[in-house]
This record gives sequence, structure tokens and C-alpha cells, in this order.
Amino acid sequence: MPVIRTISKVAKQALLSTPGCGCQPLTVAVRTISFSPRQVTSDASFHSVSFSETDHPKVLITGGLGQLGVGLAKLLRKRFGKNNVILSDIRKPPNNVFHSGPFIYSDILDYKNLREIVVNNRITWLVHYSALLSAVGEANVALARSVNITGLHNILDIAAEHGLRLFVPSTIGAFGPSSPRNPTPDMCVQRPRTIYGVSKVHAELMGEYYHHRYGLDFRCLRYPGIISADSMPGGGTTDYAVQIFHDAIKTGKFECNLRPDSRLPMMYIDDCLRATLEVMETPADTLSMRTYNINAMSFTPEELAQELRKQMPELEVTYNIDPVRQAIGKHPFSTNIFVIFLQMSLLCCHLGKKRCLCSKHINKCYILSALFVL
Ligand SMILES: NC(=O)C1=CN([C@@H]2O[C@H](COP(=O)(O)OP(=O)(O)OC[C@H]3O[C@@H](n4cnc5c(N)ncnc54)[C@H](O)[C@@H]3O)[C@@H](O)[C@H]2O)C=CC1
Ligand SMILES: CC(=O)[C@H](N)C(=O)O
Repeated sequence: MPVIRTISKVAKQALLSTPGCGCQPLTVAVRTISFSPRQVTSDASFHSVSFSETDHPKVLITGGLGQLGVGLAKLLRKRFGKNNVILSDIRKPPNNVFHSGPFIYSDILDYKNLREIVVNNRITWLVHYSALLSAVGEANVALARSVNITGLHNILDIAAEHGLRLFVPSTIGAFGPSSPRNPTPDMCVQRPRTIYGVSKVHAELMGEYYHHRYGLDFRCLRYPGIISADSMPGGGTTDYAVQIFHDAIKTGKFECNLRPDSRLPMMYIDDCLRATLEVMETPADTLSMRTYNINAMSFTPEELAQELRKQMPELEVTYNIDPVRQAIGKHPFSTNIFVIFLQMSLLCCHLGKKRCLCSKHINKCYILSALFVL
């Protein structure tokens, strides 16, 4: 569902439903590293204590050197100021990223280090991007379990302990073969069959639990596969939809690791990041839920190749199916078929003019598509 429609639906639902989380005053168990556990009191407005609407938030992004983090930092820095947004990761940042604003080393498995960063930098918003994605997760289940589940526990505890507003993205991979489709509702059966999907359902449920139990201001969007031009994806099933553009331009050839008819939901990065900022800025009492789907378009490798051939008729696409990725890509939810063709043809006619994916253009597609579907 397009972001604008999602957000207005959120607002509408909020007007009709009981506001807030129904939190009871509770205590948050605080994890300590070197001394005995203590308790701090919390209440229903716990999350709003450290962030006044007139102040800029102080943001920490974990796993910030992946496909999405640098773009999000750029957007948030434009809005809140360069020094109010800290990127962090366990990798060494490239020069341009290092010189574009604050960067700090942070391993989310190191609870004490994470807490130090939050305290020393007076962090108020935490965007938790560190994760192992679907394909790399299946290749290393133990590491995926550790980063995606143990790491998340650290993040939740730190966020609850310090009254942070916490964003954790989920994914279309949090659905499974038994989830309903066309459209997949926000609330439905979720029985994914990858460690990535299972860890993201766990994140959704743990975040919501901490919200109800401790008043943690947890927010979550289920992202589709994200398409970006200047950052590369980190090992997911939807990576082909980025790689194809690079290979097409560099070599005129592309070898796809999914079947030509594998339909997957996708979104352009600017729209995804804008949705993230919008959901983070939305006042807590207007959110009727804590986890929402967001959606833009769905297409198959074959449809994407056909559209690209309108701009590059010589493009050669071959298929060498990766059974792991193919099994993962079999079951996610998809968008209405009418929306796909309209969006893809508008997108590619824009690509033909500028050779880039433009969010303003896709927004027009949303509106046209919505009219079309209605
Ligand atoms: N890119 C996409 O298509 C989608 C992404 N998402 C979610 O959005 C978030 C960001 O995604 P991407 O940027 O694409 O991921 P990515 O795989 O490109 O980047 C993840 C980052 O996490 C870092 N990381 C790994 N272990 C870590 C640790 N122990 N401590 C700190 N950092 C660690 C990695 O170094 C990497 O830079 C993830 O949570 C992902 O699940 C959800 C759906 C779609
Ligand atoms: C959709 C995602 O979560 C990610 N891009 C993946 O394919 O694993």
C-alpha cells in the first residue's frame, strides 16, 4: 500500500480507536554488565520523556553501512542537522561516508558498548538496521540467529532502559506460504520458513511486547525489496532487482538467480526512507498499531527485463536458479496485478529519460495506480 494511503489510514484508524498502548505503570528490568541488576520505573509516557517535540532527536543508526543506512542518515541529517545523526557499523566506512557526518564503531552484540554510545551521545531515537538478510542468513543460521535475535534483545533493552524511540524494520520475508495474499493484511498468519523471516517475526512481537509491557515507543514497517542506485544490497532474495541495472549498464548481460516468473514486492529507496521518517515522526498517540506493511509495486524478473529492453534492446538475461533464493522468494505477498504494469511502464519510461529511479515519479504512479484500482 502506498505510504500516503498507509499513513492516512493510520490517522483514520487512530481517530476511531482508543489511543495509546494501554500501558500500565511498570518497571523495566535494566541489564547491567558489572554490577547487580536494578529497576527503573516507567509509565505510559515513558518514551516521550527524553524527546520533546520542539527538540531535534539525536539519532543512532545501527548497521548503517548497508544498503539503506547511508541514505537514511543523509535524509535525517538534512532534517535534524548533520551532528544529530550518528551512523554506526562494525565495518570500516568509505571515505565519503566517514567525512559526511558522525560515524562510530558499534557491534550490536556488545551491550556495554552500545549503552555507552547511547549515554555519551544522549541518543533519543534508535534506528536498528543491523541484520543478516534472507540469503546470507540461510548460509549462516547461527550468525543470523545471533545478530538478528540476540542483537535485537540488546537493542530492546537499551531502548527501554533509556526511553528511546525505536525503529526496527521488518520485511515481506516475515510472511510465509500460509499468509494470505493480494493484498496481505497488516495482521495475518505469519509462518516464515527462513531464519531471517523467523527473526523478523520475533522482532515484531518482542517490540510490541516491550511496548505494551514497558511503554517502549517501538515502531516497525515491513519493507519490500528495496531498489537503490548508489548502494548495493547486502545478501537478500530481492537483490537481483538492483544488480540487473548495474550489469545491464556495465556489460549488457545479466544472470538472474530467480525464476523468470518469481513475483516479488519492491520499493524505491527514497520512498522507503521517507516512509521511515514519516512513521518515526508520527505522534505516538496516533498510531493504532506498531507494525505496518508498506508497499509500492510487484514484478517478476521477466517483466523487469522486458521493461529494461525497451531502453536497452540488446540486454541479454539468462537464468541460473539459486535453489535457496528461489525457495525464499516463492511465498511473499504481492500487489494488485493492475498496479504492477502501470507502475513498471511509468518507471521504465522515466528510466529511459534519466537512467535513474525517481521517487517523485513513483509517487505519481501511486496516484495513477490508486485511481486505476478504484
Ligand atoms: N534492503 C532491503 O531490501 C530490505 C531491508 N530490510 C531491513 O532493513 C535493514 C537494513 O537493510 P540493509 O541496509 O539492506 O542491510 P545490509 O545487509 O545491507 O546491511 C546490514 C548491516 O548490518 C551490519 N551488521 C552485521 N552484523 C552486525 C553487528 N553485529 N553489529 C552491527 N552491525 C552489524 C553489516 O555490517 C551491514 O552493514 C535490515 O534490518 C533489513 O532486514 C527489510 C526489508 C527489505
Ligand atoms: C526483502 C528483504 O527483506 C531483503 N531484501 C531480502 O531479500 O532478504
